[in-house]
Amino acid sequence: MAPAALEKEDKARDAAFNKALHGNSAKAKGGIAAMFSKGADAKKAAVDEYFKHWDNKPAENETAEERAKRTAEYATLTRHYYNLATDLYEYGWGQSFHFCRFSKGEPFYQAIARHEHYLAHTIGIKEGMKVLDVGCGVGGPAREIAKFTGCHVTGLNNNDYQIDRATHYAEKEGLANQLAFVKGDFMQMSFPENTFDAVYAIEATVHAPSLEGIYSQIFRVLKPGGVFGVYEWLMTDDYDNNNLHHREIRLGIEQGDGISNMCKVSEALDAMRAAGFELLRHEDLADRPDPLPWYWPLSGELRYIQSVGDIFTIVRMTTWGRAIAHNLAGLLEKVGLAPAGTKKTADSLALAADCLVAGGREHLFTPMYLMVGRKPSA
Ligand SMILES: CC(C)=CCC[C@@H](C)[C@H]1CC[C@H]2C3=C(CC[C@]12C)[C@@]1(C)CC[C@H](O)C[C@@H]1CC3
Repeated sequence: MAPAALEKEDKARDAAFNKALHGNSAKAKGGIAAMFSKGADAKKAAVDEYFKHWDNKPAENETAEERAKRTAEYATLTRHYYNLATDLYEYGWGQSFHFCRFSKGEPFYQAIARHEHYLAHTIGIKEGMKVLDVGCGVGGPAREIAKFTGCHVTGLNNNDYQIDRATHYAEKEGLANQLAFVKGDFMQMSFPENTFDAVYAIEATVHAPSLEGIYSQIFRVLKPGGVFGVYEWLMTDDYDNNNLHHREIRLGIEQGDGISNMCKVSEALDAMRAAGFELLRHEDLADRPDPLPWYWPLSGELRYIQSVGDIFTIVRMTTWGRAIAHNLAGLLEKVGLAPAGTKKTADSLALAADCLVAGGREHLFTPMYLMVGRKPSA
């Protein structure tokens, strides 16, 4: 399988940076263990590179030029974001980097897996199919979907560390024959056209500089008659960019989640059609009348905890669980046990968490706008 088109020098540069920053931590047991074994200089470079896009750029002064500049640099912005955030994600959330719907009595990780099964079922993934996962993170969803359906999944990602971790987990779980993880920029995929039977993307294409651009790439590599399904991060049509409060929420989500420019629902639907897809279905799953909202783990509402086993998982995500962990990280950073920038990154994630909750509560943002499109047969 040909990896996506990245220049040779870019690949070598990224690999060298990955080695300098992460060393062998891709094989560490968990996010915490991995967090403490980073190269200090490379970590500082990643922090500087990422936060230069956001520091001292408040929402009230935001300009279209600034958004355009961030968008033009989406590839390095996203790569450095995940260099900084991956270990924290694993520590706080697990290996499937997405939200989900929750039902009564359903444990956290079961709900996460159900969200993945739902997408696989909706787009008709079957045993033996060749499937592409666009922006596969550390491979949590790909492993689950491979086990659930018996298909083969190729995971595409532009972050070397996440690829190393995804490969490590696949081997550990004995799934290496059903999974392949390849490095590449999803805006310039070099898979031949008509390669995959189905394509899915779970909360990943929001990192693209243009939804039409990324959906067009997906359209090209999908076989005629093949189906693409996506859970998209979008601002709802209630979002008003001239409203400062709305803008602060959007900017907080973008900064804390490595996103250069988030779109509205109407723009995403136009992008699917412009890419050539026959739109089979679209729905904001956050609007379903579920008993628990999708953002509850970050909101600190412990009354929503559904199983004893979840207490330990959820406590880390609450406002005070985050405050304890992030202040401890700050302390360890001061005494030189944690690399510089650990607290700054954690605090930026905490800002994202607050803005995600506010965006969900105020119906300004959704992380689960489901769109299903078919590539016409001829
Ligand atoms: C960035 C995109 C497109 C998807 C990732 C969605 C979620 C998995 C993350 C969004 C905000 C993240 C936070 C955490 C885990 C992963 C997210 C929920 C933490 C709970 C990790 C532990 C930290 O101490 C606090 C974080 C808050 C935000």
